[in-house]
Parts: sequence; C-alpha cells; structure tokens
Amino acid sequence: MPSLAEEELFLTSKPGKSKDKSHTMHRHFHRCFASTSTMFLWALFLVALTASYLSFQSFVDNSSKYLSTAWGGIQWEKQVRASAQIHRTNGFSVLVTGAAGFVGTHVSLALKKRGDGIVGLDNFNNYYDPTLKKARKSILNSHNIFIVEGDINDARMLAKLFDIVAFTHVMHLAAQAGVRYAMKNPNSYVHSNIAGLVTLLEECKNANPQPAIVWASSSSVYGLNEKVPFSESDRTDQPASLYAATKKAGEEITHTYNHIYGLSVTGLRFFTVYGPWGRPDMAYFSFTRNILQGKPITIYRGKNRVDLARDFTYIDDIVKGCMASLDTAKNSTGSGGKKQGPAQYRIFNLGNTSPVTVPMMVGILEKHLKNKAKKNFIEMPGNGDVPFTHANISSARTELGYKPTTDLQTGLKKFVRWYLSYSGYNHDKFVM
Ligand SMILES: O=C(O)[C@H]1O[C@H](OP(=O)(O)OP(=O)(O)OC[C@H]2O[C@@H](n3ccc(=O)[nH]c3=O)[C@H](O)[C@@H]2O)[C@H](O)[C@@H](O)[C@H]1O
Repeated sequence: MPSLAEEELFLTSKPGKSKDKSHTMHRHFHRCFASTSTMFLWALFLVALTASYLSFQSFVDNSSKYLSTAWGGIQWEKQVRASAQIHRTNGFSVLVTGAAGFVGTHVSLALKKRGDGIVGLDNFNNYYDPTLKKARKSILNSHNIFIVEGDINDARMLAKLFDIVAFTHVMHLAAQAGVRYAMKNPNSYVHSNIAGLVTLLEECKNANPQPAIVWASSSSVYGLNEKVPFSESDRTDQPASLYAATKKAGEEITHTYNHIYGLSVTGLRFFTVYGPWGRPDMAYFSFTRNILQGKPITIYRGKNRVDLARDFTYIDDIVKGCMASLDTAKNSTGSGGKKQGPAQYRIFNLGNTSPVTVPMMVGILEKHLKNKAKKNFIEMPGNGDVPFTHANISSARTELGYKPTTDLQTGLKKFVRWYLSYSGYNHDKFVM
C-alpha cells in the first residue's frame, strides 16, 4: 500500500493551487473544453490516470503479499533470542524442528522445564488437522517457547536463525510421517525427509559453532528384516515403504555430513510412538475416535490371518531417550564448513521391547472407553506395512541409560484421558 503521505500527495497534486496559477488554469480549461474532441481527450486521460492508479495499488498489494514472510523483522528476532535464552548452568540452546508435532512438543517442554533455551520451527502443514498443531503451539507459547513458522527447505530462514542464535544442538523432528500415506503423496516424503534434511544439514555444517544433531529415524528402516528383536546392526536395506526408504536415506545422508564436515549425529529409530497429543493418523488415535463415534474400524491381518504386532512406545519414554541423546552427544568437530577431526555418529533403537498385537491394542482401548469396537478384519494390503516390530534396546540402555517404563495398558489409559478431555467428552463416563 502507498503510504498516507504518498496518497495525500497523489490526491492533492491537482493543477492550480495558487491564485495566479488558478486564474491561468481557469482560462486554459475554458479553451480546452471549448471543443468536444478536447473534452473526449480529457476524459480519456482521466480514465487512464484512474486505471494506472488502481493497477499501481494492486501491484503494491501483490508485491507486499509476495514479500511478506512469516519470519524476519526486529520483533521476530527479539522473540527468537528470548526463547533461546538458557536458564541453567551448562545448558543448551536447541533448535527443535517439527516443534508443533507430537514428539516435538513433548521434547520442547521437557527441555524448557530444565532450563534449556529452545527455538521451535514448524511448517504447520495439513497432513493432519493443523488445529491440533496450533493447540500444541499455544501450550508451547504459554511456556515462553517461540515457534517459528517456516519450512526446513527454507535455507535463508535457517541461515537467519543460525545468525541470531549459536545453537548448541539441533533436535530434528520435522518429517513427513506415516507409512501408508507415502503411496498417496510420495513427493511430500522427498520434500521433507530428503530435501529438507539436506537443507538443514547444510546450514548446520556452515554454522559456527556447528551444533550437535539428534534426529528422528524410524523402526520402519528394518523393513522386511525377520530377525527379532531388531538390533541396530541388522539389515536395513529392504524397506517396505517409501517412508522407510526416505528415513533410511536420512541415515546415509547424515553419515555423509558426519564424515565430510565433522557434524556430530545421533539417529533415533522410534518404534510406533503413542500418547497424549499424539498423531490423529495413527491407528490407536483413529480407532479411539471411531469407537467413540460408533464407527467401524479396519484391522489389518498378515498372511494366514496372523495378527500384526507393534512395539508401541509411550511418549514419555521416547522423550527420556531424546534428552539422554542430547546430553551424551559430543560436540561437532567442524568449523568454517570444514571438518577438523572425526565426529560422533550414533544410531539407537528407542522401543519398548514388548510387542503387542493390533487386536490386543484394540481390546485395551475398548476397556478404557467402555465401548465395543465394530471391527472389520481384512488382509494387510500391500501398502508399505510390515507385519511386526520389536526393538532390541541394549545399545540405548548401555549408552543412554534408556529404560522404558510404561506398558501399553498404562500408556493408552493416559492417552484416552487426554483424548476425552481434548475432544470435550465426559471422563467419568469412559475411563475405567
Ligand atoms: O515406528 C515407526 O517407525 C512408525 O510408527 C508408526 O507407523 P505404524 O507402526 O504403522 O503405526 P500405525 O499407523 O499406528 O499402525 C499400527 C498398526 O495398526 C495397523 N493398522 C493401521 C491402520 C488401520 O486402519 N488398521 C490397522 O490395522 C497397522 O497395520 C499397524 O500394524 C508411525 O505412523 C510412523 O510414522 C513411523 O514412525
């Protein structure tokens, strides 16, 4: 929009302001309007003038729309700095990507609680209802955690963040999640899990000091591996979904940055994480919603009607694993974009070590919800699913002190309580 001064200038800059000039102009007008053709020319001139004013305005509007971004500016920088402030001795300043996501929200709160500085980053995409992400953001804001609205593919924005804050760590949780959605929208996985990851690593490698990176890989990298429980040294070269393939690629890509630039990297293979503020696309969440609404649920089965099973892992256990990973991460060794020595590279399973079948998980939900599910069993479609997951966590136990303590029964009870309250149901009517 033109400034007020500009508008005033435009509107008052008509000919004939002084008396002398006005007199001359008056005569001039008379002469001009004497002929019809001159009048026509004047009309044409006025129309052209109005049209060019309007098109100038729309140009200014469009330009400012195009140029306006969700980040930048003095106020924004102030908020970033304040949020990154460390409030404990030897504390961290952590950039948490995917901060308005399920795991991101919980980890951010845990970091804040112990006095670390956090800057959150999230693109608030609509893979699932962004209302839930906005609700998580409100909680984070109420704890003085600032969330930058932006995409990890935005190198300029990332460079700006690293300019403002000397992050000690990056907790990289932003990703396109979901195993089956990869068949519907494969490019979203490439965009976030490959291209976005590389953009982020480029900025981390250029940063001075380089941060240590802890990031979310996935149990899905084990793909068609049949050796149980899954150990970090097992085969991960047979992904069953594009999601798994992009997470596996992430492990290789982070290794490259570790090797060439000296970035300290810890990859965490999460096993089907669940709990309050979880993801609505996951089975336990959508089953809960359908059971309460009296809608049917579809339960997949393997060949010969074998039940599928998951090593469901409660969010609080995952948060402990993330915190321990940050605490034990060594510094990156690079500087000025160049490696100065070998850097730490680790991969850990973060699971629960006790797989539960999907029908058993549904049984627990039915009990907590005091409601029977309308179950449709179908053979597992070829959609990227794997028949079971089971974590061997001995590495994480030894090196991180990771020790999951929440079983599915207890964890789902906590989830159901949260879900009922979040969705406005009456608790007492449901949870046992
Ligand atoms: O550990 C991971 O790396 C992944 O965990 C999660 O994937 P999954 O373990 O597949 O969880 P989820 O979709 O809840 O399906 C659970 C079970 O329900 C079955 N399932 C699913 C849907 C349905 O309608 N019916 C059904 O039987 C289904 O066949 C499966 O057996 C994350 O979503 C993923 O982002 C990634 O982080």
